[in-house]
Amino acid sequence: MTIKGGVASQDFSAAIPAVACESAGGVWHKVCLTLKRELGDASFGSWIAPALLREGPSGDVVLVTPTGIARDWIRRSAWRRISELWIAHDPTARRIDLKSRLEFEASAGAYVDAAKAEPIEIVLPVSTDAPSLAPVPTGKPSRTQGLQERFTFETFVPGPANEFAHAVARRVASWADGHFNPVLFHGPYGFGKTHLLNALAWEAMRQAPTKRVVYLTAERFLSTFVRAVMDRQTAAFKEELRAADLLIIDDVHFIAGKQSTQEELFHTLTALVEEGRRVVFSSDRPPSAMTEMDAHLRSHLSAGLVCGLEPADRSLRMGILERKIQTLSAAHGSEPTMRPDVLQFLADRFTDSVRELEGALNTLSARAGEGLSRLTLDEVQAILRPHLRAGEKRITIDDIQKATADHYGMKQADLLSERRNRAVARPRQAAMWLAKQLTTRSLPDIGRRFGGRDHTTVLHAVRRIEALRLEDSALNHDLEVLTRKLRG
Ligand SMILES: Nc1ncnc2c1ncn2[C@@H]1O[C@H](COP(=O)(O)OP(=O)(O)OP(=O)(O)O)[C@@H](O)[C@H]1O
Repeated sequence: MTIKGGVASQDFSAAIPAVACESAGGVWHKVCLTLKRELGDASFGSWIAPALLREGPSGDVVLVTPTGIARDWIRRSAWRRISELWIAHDPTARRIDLKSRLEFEASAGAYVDAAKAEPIEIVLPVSTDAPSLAPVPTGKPSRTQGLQERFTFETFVPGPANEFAHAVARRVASWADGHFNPVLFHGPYGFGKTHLLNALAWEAMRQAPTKRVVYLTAERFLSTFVRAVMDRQTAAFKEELRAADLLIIDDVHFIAGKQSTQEELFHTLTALVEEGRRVVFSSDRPPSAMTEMDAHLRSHLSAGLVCGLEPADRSLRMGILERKIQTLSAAHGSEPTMRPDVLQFLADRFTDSVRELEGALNTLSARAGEGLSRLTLDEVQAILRPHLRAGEKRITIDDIQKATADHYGMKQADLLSERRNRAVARPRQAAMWLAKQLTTRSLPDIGRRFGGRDHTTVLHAVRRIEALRLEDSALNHDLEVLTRKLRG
């Protein structure tokens, strides 16, 4: 079981007082494990898994169901049990409420930009059932299929940095001739690849509701494949994928170096392309730079169209800010503007990724609510100061790995390796903890940069270090020294 999104990432929304994202996600994780066992896969998958957990400014939590029918089912059949389990697992005794999406949207003004917050996504634990990628037979997929409703072409702001990629994505989504197949979008973290792929999937389904569109992250491809091998269900796995009219795989670089998964993807890709079905990938670098990727697969990834997204330039950052302010103001009923000097400050200061820019805006919105448009530059800087201090030196995960390896007299590669002995594992956990504290990277991002580890591993490391440093003064000292060194 994994928890994705706002949980425990050190994004800016995590700075709102009394919002203990990590802990809310952790509690929900535990509740779901028990519920799934008690309700069974079918009921759990139909009613509980598609619901999202959202967090309010004072730490209250709402379980939001996609429909009123789902809300009523949960209220009737599972709510008492959910409440019991929540109380049993939540040490801070936060209040949990249940709402349908429409109800929630009507009252979401008080929330930490809840409509924009990264959802907490529960991916179910490995089950003994036949593996299923649950391709989209027709129409709209459910949340569990990994698509995010807010990532559409309507909410995607085009600019010089992504214009070509945007045009290509629209063309693929219109099922126009498949001359370039596969299409691979690449670009740095946090500049809209997942957004673009989601938008493409939604639009392709809207334009051709009877076609099968399958969207999945490379991580999910890998885990489903591994499960299929364990369960001797690889034929079913292949069949499901090869029945797709459009297969979309996000973050394909993730499987680099994973031999059997690469082979499987290679066969899937060639089979689909031969049959004239469309395949789309995203990755954090062009195929030529995927040095650990199998050469065959790499060459097939480049065989169609390789299309880069650049980091957003200033005008695009301004455009994105304006669009997001409009959405926020619609939720708050406030003026859809901010002062020009504030906009300029945000666009100039938060350049590392659009995710970071959004995080800063979400923090301001959560603090100011309908007063967002009236915030002065001084007020904005005061609200964002804690993050600015950490961000000023732009500490990267690479910096953290180098400093940690140096401090403990080891190689950076050791931190990324599979080695599990304590002499390596503890510094690795410390480095993950530092990455969480000193960067705005999400847990999956951190995991990816530590040798492609799962974000639950990072979460475990962060919790372990939090607990250990209370009793281990040498470790605590190491962390302080490293923090000072990295902050400069
Ligand atoms: N051009 C854009 N218009 C509107 N929103 C954008 C744009 N580019 C990025 N964003 C927003 O920035 C956030 C990060 O984007 P996204 O998750 O798509 O990045 P990514 O490139 O896939 O990063 P990663 O590789 O880390 O997953 C999202 O909330 C997305 O909506």
